Amino acid sequence: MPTPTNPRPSSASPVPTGTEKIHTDTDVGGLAAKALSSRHRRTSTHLFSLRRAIHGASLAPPLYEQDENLHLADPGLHPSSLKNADSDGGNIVDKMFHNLQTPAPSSGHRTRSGGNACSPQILGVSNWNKEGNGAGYNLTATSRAISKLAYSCPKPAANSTMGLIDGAQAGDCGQTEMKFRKRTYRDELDTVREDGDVPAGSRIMVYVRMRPLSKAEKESGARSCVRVVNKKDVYLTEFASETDYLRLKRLKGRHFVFDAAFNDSSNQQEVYNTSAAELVEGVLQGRNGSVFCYGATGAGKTHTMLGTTQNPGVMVLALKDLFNKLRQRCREGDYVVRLSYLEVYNESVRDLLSPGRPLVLREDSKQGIIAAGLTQYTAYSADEVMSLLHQGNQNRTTEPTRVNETSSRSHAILQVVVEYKVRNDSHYVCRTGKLSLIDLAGSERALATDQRTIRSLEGANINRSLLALSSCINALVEGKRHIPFRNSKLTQLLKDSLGGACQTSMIANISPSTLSFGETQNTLHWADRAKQIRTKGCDANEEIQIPESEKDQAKLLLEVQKENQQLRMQLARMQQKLLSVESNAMMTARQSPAMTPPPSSASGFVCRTPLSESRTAARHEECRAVEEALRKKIQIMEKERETARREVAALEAQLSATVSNLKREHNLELHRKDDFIRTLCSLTQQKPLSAVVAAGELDIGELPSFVALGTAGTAKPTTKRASLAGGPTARAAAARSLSAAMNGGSRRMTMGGACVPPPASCLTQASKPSQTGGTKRPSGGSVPGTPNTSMRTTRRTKLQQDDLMDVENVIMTTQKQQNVGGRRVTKIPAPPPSAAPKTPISSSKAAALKKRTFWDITNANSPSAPVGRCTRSNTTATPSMLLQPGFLGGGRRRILQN
Ligand SMILES: Nc1ncnc2c1ncn2[C@@H]1O[C@H](COP(=O)(O)OP(=O)(O)OP(=O)(O)O)[C@@H](O)[C@H]1O
Repeated sequence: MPTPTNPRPSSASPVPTGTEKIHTDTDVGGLAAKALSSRHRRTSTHLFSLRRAIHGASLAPPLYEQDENLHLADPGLHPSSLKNADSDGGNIVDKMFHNLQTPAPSSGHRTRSGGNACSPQILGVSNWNKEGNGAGYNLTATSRAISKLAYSCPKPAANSTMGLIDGAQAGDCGQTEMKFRKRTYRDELDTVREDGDVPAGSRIMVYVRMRPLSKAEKESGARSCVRVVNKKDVYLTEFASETDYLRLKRLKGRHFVFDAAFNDSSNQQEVYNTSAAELVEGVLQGRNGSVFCYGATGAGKTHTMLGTTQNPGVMVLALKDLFNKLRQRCREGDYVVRLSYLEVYNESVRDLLSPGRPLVLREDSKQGIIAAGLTQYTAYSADEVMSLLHQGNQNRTTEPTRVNETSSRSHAILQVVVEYKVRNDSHYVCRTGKLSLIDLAGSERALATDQRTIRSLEGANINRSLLALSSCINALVEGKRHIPFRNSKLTQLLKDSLGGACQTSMIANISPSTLSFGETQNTLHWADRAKQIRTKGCDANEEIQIPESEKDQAKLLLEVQKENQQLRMQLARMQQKLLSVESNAMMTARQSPAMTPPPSSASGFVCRTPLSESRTAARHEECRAVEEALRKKIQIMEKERETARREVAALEAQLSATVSNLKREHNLELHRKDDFIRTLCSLTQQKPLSAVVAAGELDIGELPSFVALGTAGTAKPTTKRASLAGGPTARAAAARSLSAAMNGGSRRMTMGGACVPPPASCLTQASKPSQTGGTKRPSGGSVPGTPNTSMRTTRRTKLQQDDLMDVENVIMTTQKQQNVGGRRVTKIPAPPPSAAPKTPISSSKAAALKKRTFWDITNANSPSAPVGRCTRSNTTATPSMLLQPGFLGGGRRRILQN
């Protein structure tokens, strides 16, 4: 059987044991000594206050004394609990309780004048003192302090549940009011009244649920010390009996009034209907709601929130109710419920639906505090939600402790976000509401669980977070500007529920067992304090944005204006872009009227915004236009290429025709020249050239063309005149040509097949050149009869004579060559035997010929004859070919040298 935390006297004893012990001198001294040596300063402070209250209460201000006397009644400061505090420092529950009772410095000398100050312990002290069961200085001092307290107690504030007043107000009390005050105080000692002035909608609704005595408690002889009357009133007494109203009346001061109180026979549905059903309705109106359970370990929190399969708790009932209402009000598919479930274990946040790494809490301007990375599951039916809830509970940390077999070692928070669409008049409204269902871990004394184990560490963390919660509640009650929500993960997560725009219900779970008297009392005080917390007015979520100050409002306004301006600019840009795209598209459409519309999706329905659709269409049109233009360009280029190809082919054909014509003409010319040369050769074989010319058998007028043919490669003049008057080079060329021609020619020199009579001018060219050649072909544009005419005529005659001589020389050389033979001699048909003997050439003439020929050859600009050409000339050579520049090459030179 567990050792009772707070050893109480038997029910027969009217005097509380704790109080009795406190007033033993030895006990007080021992406590003080222990406290002074304690590590925990708060406990020391309490004890110091306690000692001062006992030893020198008169020195302290009355109101302060009154407050300190409250600690006398604090079971948390019971010697046994103080011992606990000394041993492990985990007596945070007491600190928390102290926290709730100690007024904040900012509020001045505010103190509690309510029921706690008139606890049975104190009453017991008074009675005990009156009865003379104890004596001594300390006791007298305490008694004096209490009576002083009774007389100085101010009138409670009208709207304060706990009767908080201002110290200054107390100081103003006159003697005339003393009696009234005393009476009032005594009234307050009787009952901690509920102030009905506080509007229920703007404050936290506080409910108390008492569980039945467990089997173990009954077996251990524990009895019920809590009475719930009228479903609102809670009496805390160690020896309460349902019928003992007289005692209940006597034990006033342990009376609390809440929004509702459930006795041990109340069922889950009843609790849900009273505490949470209204919140579920609020969520469906688009508001936020929170329900959380608070209480000592094993007090029945998890039973209330979760329950069992047969007896489901608030969470399950709320979710079922939520889905029922949604189904009644919305069509299928018009709502969605998102669910997240997390726990705060040892100050780390964990996802219960997807266990993994601890989550980090972040503050979002719109959503408030959120756990980053928390999984949100979407559920469409209550069954789905139930399975998720079950899954989450499987992951929740629960461990058996001495007090509770299935003790929750963490704070669990189930958040349900409901989004749904409802028809409002003529249009639909989308509403979003959030319901938070919180099962806190139980506050516990260190001895109640295991010491120095993981459980104690968990307990310390649980208590620390609950202490932070009580600090927040204190700050909220006192209307402080700064609420220390950041002190723990739990308070951060409960920020919305406690201080936000939220409807909140708190269910304080208590155990009726006398063994848990202290915890029950603490819980009741805590709950009583929490009744004063006012939340912000909870409107629908769309209208929730309430800036805290004017400065914030101005800032918000500026931000909104800035954002608005940016959006306008963005809109203008988009419109401009759209216009340009549309104009481009129109231009493209004009250019290519056969343009096909942009392709749509397979279903024929393209889910796009009008802007993006038109932009895409315009781009498509642009691409199409560019493609079309490119295609046209390519076609044009291909056509041009074809035309050019044809032109080239035509030109080629034309050129080849011209070349073939030229070749033909050239051949004809060659034949003609060959004939001429042969004729010349045959004539000169019979008689000298001069004689031939004189006889008119040879038309010397053919010579120029003949020479031109032979000297074409050196670009010599082609006319006869140019040939004759062209200077030594032209003449030498003519001579060479003639020589070559003579080598191959055997026919009579005729033109056109007929024998051409030699012109008289040719004969007279030597004797009278000025009369023939000068008149027939005037040279150089000179005018006859001028002073230079005779000189010119003389020179021309001289030139003609030279030409004639050249021809003769060539003929002779050719003949000689034929006689000598040589490797490269072109075979010319031998002259007939009747050929006339050659005219002998004088030695001077021969020397001149040789010299001139040599001079001619060495000064000729002719390129050297190609080797291949020499070879060819052996087979296909014609006389005219011999006249080709460089044809004779070194051979001719050799001949001449010989
Ligand atoms: N109203 C009730 N009716 C019947 N049994 C109850 C009731 N409340 C609690 N119990 C029982 O009391 C025991 C402890 O309850 P529970 O686990 O809910 O306590 P707790 O406050 O959640 O404890 P802890 O903080 O350690 O988790 C359980 O066995 C539970 O069945």
